[in-house]
Amino acid sequence: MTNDTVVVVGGGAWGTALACVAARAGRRATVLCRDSAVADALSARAENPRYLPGITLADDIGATTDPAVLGAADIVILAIPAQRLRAALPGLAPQIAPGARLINTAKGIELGTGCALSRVIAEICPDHAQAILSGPSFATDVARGKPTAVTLAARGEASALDLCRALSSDSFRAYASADMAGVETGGALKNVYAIAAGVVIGLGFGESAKAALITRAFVELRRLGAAMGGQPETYLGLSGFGDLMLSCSSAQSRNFGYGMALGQGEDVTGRPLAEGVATVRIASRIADESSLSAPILQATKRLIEGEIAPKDAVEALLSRPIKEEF
Ligand SMILES: NC(=O)C1=CN([C@@H]2O[C@H](COP(=O)(O)OP(=O)(O)OC[C@H]3O[C@@H](n4cnc5c(N)ncnc54)[C@H](OP(=O)(O)O)[C@@H]3O)[C@@H](O)[C@H]2O)C=CC1
Ligand SMILES: O=C(CO)COP(=O)(O)O
Repeated sequence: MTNDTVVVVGGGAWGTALACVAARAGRRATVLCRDSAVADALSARAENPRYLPGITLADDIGATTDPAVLGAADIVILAIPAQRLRAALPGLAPQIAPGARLINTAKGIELGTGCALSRVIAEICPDHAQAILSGPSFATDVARGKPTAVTLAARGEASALDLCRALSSDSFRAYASADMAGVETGGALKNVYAIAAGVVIGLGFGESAKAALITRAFVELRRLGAAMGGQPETYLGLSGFGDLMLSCSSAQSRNFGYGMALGQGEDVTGRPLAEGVATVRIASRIADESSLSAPILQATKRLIEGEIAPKDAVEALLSRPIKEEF
C-alpha cells in the first residue's frame, strides 16, 4: 500500500497537530480547512493562530480549502468534531480517492442516533476502509513534537500495523489494535468522566476524591464499553485507561475545564469544544436502555442538564448504599 500523501480534514487544533505528525513521519501532509484565513496562516506562516496560537509548526505542511485535494490522498484523517461528521462527510466523500483509507480521530457518539462514528462513516463512505486513532494526546503537545503514544485500530492486523508505521516517528508512536469498538468507545466515554473529574476539582474536593472518581469511572467505562462491543483488554490500553487518566487530570483538557467551571458555579456558555456534553446525553440513554449501572455518568448528565447542583451530584454518589468494590 502507498502511504505517501496524507490529507487531514479539519483545520482545528487536532487536525493541525496530526498534519505535523504525518509530516514528521515523512508523509506529504495537507490540511483541508473550512476557513481560508486558517489555511492562509498555515501556508504562509506555518501557524494556526486561531487554534494553536504561539506554536510554530513544521513548515512543510500544506493547507487548502479545496476538497479536490482529497483526490490525491492515500490516507484521509478526519479531525472535525464528532457531532459535525454526518453533515460534513457527504460534501467530501465524492472527492476522496477510491483506494484511500480513512482514519477517524473524533471522539464521540452521534447524539441523534446513538451510532458509533465508525458507523456514520461507513454509511456515507461505504467503499473506503476505515481506522480509528485515539489515545492520550493533547494537540498542543503533539504539535510541539513532544513524545506521544496512541492506539490505532483497523479491521485486520496488517492494515492497522501499516497505518501505525505510516504515522509513527521518533516523537509519535502508534500501537496497532483490531478492536475498533473498544478504541472508539474508550475515546468517547473518557470525555464524560473528564467533565466529572473537573467538577470534583472545581468544587475543591481535592486530589483524593479525584483519584476515587477516576477509579470508579474506569469501572463504569469498561462496563459501558463492553456493552457497546469493545474488548475488555482494550480499555487497559492507551485509548482507554491512558486517555481517561490524561483527560481527568489536566486543565488542558477542554472537558475537564468544562467540569471545573461547572464545579465553580461559572457560566459554561461559549466555552471551547467539550465533546463529553453530547456524549453524556446519548450514553446515558444507551445505559438506561441496556439497564447498565453507570451512576457517575448519570449524575454528570443530570448536572449538565441543570437538574442537580454539582455538590449534590457528588454527595448523591457518596451516599449510595454500601456494597462490595468488585
Ligand atoms: N484537541 C485535542 O487535543 C484532541 C482532539 N481530538 C478530537 O478531535 C476532534 C476535533 O477536535 P479539535 O481539532 O480539537 O477541535 P477544534 O475546535 O480545535 O477544531 C474543530 C475544527 O473542525 C472544523 N469543522 C467544524 N465543523 C466542520 C464541518 N462541518 N466541516 C468541516 N470542518 C468543520 C472547524 O472549522 P472552523 O474553524 O471553520 O470552525 C475546526 O477547524 C474532536 O472530536 C476531539 O475530541 C482528539 C484528540 C486530541
Ligand atoms: O482527547 C483529548 C486528549 O487525548 C483532548 O481532550 P479534550 O477534548 O478534553 O481537550
